[in-house]
Amino acid sequence: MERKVLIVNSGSSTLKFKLFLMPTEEVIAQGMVDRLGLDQSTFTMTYHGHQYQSQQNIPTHAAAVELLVNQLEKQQVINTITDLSGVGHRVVSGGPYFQDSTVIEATNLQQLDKLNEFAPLHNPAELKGIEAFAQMLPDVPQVAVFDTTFYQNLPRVNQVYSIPLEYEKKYGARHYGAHGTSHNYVSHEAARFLQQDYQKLKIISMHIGSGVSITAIQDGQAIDTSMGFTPISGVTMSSRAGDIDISLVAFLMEKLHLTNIQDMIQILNNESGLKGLSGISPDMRDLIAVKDTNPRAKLAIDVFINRIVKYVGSYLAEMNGADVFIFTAGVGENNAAIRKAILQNFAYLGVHVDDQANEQGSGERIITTSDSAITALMVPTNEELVIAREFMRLVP
Ligand SMILES: Nc1ncnc2c1ncn2[C@@H]1O[C@H](COP(=O)(O)OP(=O)(O)O)[C@@H](O)[C@H]1O
Ligand SMILES: CC(=O)OP(=O)(O)O
Ligand SMILES: [Mg+2]
Repeated sequence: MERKVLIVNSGSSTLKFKLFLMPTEEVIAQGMVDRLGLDQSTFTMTYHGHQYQSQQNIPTHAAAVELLVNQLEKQQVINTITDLSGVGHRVVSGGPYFQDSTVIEATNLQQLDKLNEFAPLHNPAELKGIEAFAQMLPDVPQVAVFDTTFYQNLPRVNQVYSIPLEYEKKYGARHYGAHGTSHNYVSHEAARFLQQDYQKLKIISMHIGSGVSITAIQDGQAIDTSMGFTPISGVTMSSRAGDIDISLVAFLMEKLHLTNIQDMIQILNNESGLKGLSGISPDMRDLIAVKDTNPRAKLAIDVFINRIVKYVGSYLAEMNGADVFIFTAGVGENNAAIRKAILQNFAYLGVHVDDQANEQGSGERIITTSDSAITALMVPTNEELVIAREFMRLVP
């Protein structure tokens, strides 16, 4: 029986969606709300060869979900919301409670509700989306697919922080990672594209969007990743600080007269990264537009690239080399100059960019020369497809 399954992927600056006809995996409609929470948010949807676009302020993920449902009905992609046979949700953190994707029921909704601290920019919005659909479609199955699932089997040394070990068992204080659904998809896709055995490849996957994370994959397993207990850690992101000296937290709280630690975390999550460094915008496109005349925009981009290079370097050390580099997500898929700036740092290892393929090619492709010591690819991510497949596995 054919089923219409809607997949909702809430990112920190976007809400992406795909409406699939399953099991054929035909995409009936797809689109996104871009610049969510910024001025001039856009809603774009392509369906049956048409494109619909509108521009308005879309301040929250809840407003984005409402707009999505309204437009699916209004543009007659579906007759009514009850045409849907299921909804699949991306949820960033499963924390200590969810090791694998799950059908959402009242009991696990309660557990999901306890995970906001594990991904403060994502889980609360994703939960709102789940609740909105549960209200609209109380009898339709909903599934949650967690970014953290891909990291369940990190080597023990990379699961723990160097803090009293008992905090892990007592409080779930450990390394969870994020973007796992994306890294899982693009790494398998790269192995398929290269006709290589996934189990035998050493892969460094760079998901460079609003959130940015680097993942090392060896023997068919994620072995390390730059996001940590929450998606705040690792490299510089749109509005997240990435790794910092934690003594700065106490120091700055005193200087800023903050008494509530959540206010400091808010600064590190929402006011830092590209936004904080540039003083202009968290959106990479806005910075690229002014980088030649604005030194702060240039500094922000230079730091952004530098932190990615450092993580890639550490994973090269950890795996004793790599066979494949992957670029994906908003910046990784769309910006050849940033890909090149990253890759040039590995020229000493024999990595050579193929400028023509990098700059002019389209879609999934190799962007290094045939004699490059490491093969770099651009692979468009497709978290929604993974989630749709997980829906079918859990609700056959
Ligand atoms: N052509 C482009 N050049 C540079 N950056 C881009 C381009 N297109 C999109 N981006 C950036 O990608 C980021 C959004 O990434 P994306 O993966 O779509 O979002 P999210 O992290 O919300 O899932 C934004 O910072 C945006 O500026
Ligand atoms: C975890 C994360 O940062 O996700 P996104 O890049 O989609 O905001
Ligand atoms: Mg994303």
